[in-house]
Amino acid sequence: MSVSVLGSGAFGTALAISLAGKGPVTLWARDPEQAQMMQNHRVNSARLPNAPLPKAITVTSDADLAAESEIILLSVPMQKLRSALCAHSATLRDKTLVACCKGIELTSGLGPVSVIRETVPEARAALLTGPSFANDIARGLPTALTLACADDAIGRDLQHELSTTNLRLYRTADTIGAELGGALKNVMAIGCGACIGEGMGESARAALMTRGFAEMQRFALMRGARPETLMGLSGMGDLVLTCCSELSRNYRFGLSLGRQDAFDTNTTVEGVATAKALAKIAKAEDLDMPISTIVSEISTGKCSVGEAMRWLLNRPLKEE
Ligand SMILES: NC(=O)C1=CN([C@@H]2O[C@H](COP(=O)(O)OP(=O)(O)OC[C@H]3O[C@@H](n4cnc5c(N)ncnc54)[C@H](O)[C@@H]3O)[C@@H](O)[C@H]2O)C=CC1
Ligand SMILES: O=C(CO)COP(=O)(O)O
Repeated sequence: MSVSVLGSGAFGTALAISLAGKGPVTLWARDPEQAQMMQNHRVNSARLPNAPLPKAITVTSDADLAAESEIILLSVPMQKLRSALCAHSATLRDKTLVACCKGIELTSGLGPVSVIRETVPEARAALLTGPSFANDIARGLPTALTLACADDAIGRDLQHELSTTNLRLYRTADTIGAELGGALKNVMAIGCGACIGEGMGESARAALMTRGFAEMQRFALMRGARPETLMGLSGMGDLVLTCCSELSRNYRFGLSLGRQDAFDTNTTVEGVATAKALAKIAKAEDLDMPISTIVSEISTGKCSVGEAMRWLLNRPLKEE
């Protein structure tokens, strides 16, 4: 089956590079000038400068050309997914759409699969998520990801079509668990970065990761996820990677908050909007989501990292 990638950021470009080992891939960039530069110079100098584009990749800004493929990977930031889909909904209607973004939409509280279902209901919706840095994938390093699709037959086809020599895909039908694991781990990574940046130490980070995971499970199970999905690549796997590596933008953003350093506002940090969405849902539904709520506060400058950590430590003692 033919594959296109809609969105030519770091992740979309890395996926295109890996998939190009199996056949032609169309990489769509919305900016015609950027598309032309990438097509001519065979590199995405803005987002993935050290990874040459194989010949099998065609970069284009022509959305109709990209929409000729049967499988379309959607690799835009979560808060841009709806507008990107709406802009091309007519051509995407009979396609298999695989969201590659991690987050919860601020306006609706929905994850990427639900946003696909709302905006292009006729399409087949799936999700690709799990622990993976774009640079690692582009370099051909081994990576295991979760392919989530409610329809088992479509999920099996996608698992085969999108697995490559360095991308090993595991399959699940639990789209809710997979999308929430990927969304919430970014929030916990901001918290862990802030904790390390503030000088609170590794033990405090382990506590935040563990209590953060409890929060991820509580929220996801409440939304109908399966517990085993949270224990897998898209939950625990991605939590570990993102909370412990300075390659993560969410973690680095947290570090900058803790150290009171400047941070480049052009960087995609999905956890900020997701923390806000979670804090809103927690308040409206009276849910106990202390880490997500406090990460929302520190990310938006409403409280300092020191105050946040003191608030977390001074909460009433409870059973694990
Ligand atoms: N970079 C990574 O290592 C990984 C990223 N992801 C996820 O992939 C998603 C995208 O992240 P990155 O590629 O890293 O971000 P990025 O910041 O490198 O690129 C985002 C791209 O989306 C494009 N874009 C924004 N709005 C658009 C719109 N309305 N229509 C079309 N294109 C639009 C931008 O021009 C840019 O090329 C995020 O949800 C992220 O969590 C997932 C796994 C790994
Ligand atoms: O999702 C990722 C790793 O799995 C990438 O993390 P960042 O978006 O924090 O860089």
